[in-house]
Amino acid sequence: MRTGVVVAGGRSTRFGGRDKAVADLAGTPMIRRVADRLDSAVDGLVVNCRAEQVTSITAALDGLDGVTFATDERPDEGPVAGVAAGLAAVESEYAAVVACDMPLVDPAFVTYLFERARGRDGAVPRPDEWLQPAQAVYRTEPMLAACRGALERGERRLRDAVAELDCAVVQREAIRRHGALPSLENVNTPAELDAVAEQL
Ligand SMILES: Nc1nc2c(ncn2[C@@H]2O[C@H](COP(=O)(O)OP(=O)(O)OP(=O)(O)O)[C@@H](O)[C@H]2O)c(=O)[nH]1
Ligand SMILES: [Mg+2]
Repeated sequence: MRTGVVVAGGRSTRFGGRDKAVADLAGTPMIRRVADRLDSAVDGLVVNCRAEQVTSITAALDGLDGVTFATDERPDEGPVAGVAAGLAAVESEYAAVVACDMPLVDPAFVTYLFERARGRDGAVPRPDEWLQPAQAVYRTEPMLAACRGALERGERRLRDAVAELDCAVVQREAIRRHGALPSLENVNTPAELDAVAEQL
């Protein structure tokens, strides 16, 4: 069994403060595009967000079956806390974590990440000099423990949590071979949302 975790608990400050998760992208809320694409690669979805986002995100995901919410115990603890909350609600051995602001996420690439993760703690793309841990597959238990450890140490970046794990690193060449560089694009600003709309 495979689970998808969509992380959406951020404040969208670079987007101007309105929740980018439910921002309209060519007629469809961005998180709906992410959920629909990811859903085709997994057996069930967990959405992590703040409690006050549940109503608007539920509306955005209307009609999509098998969605569970895992809300932040405390808001604004960063993406590591969001991933931890999401993974705590996952029942499968492996889960794909995808940020809500990656509307071009490619389900075939997610499936490839599940394959690369087999027997390891995960598979994380590295499109440039940095890992992209916000679109990756993790073994649920070790990543959850790594997130909790990072939080205890006051580390707020996902790559701090990932550093503890034995993950396959999917290099740029392999990402390109799968035609998946657009999959990793993330939307931080309204201009980036417009740029993504051009690629749909
Ligand atoms: N649960 C939770 N998720 C977060 C938090 N901060 C960021 N995220 C999520 O992590 C992913 C990447 O974060 P960013 O691109 O920085 O998004 P953001 O924090 O909403 O946007 P900015 O405020 O502009 O940094 C997104 O899916 C966010 O929803 C947080 O404090 N809690
Ligand atoms: Mg942020």
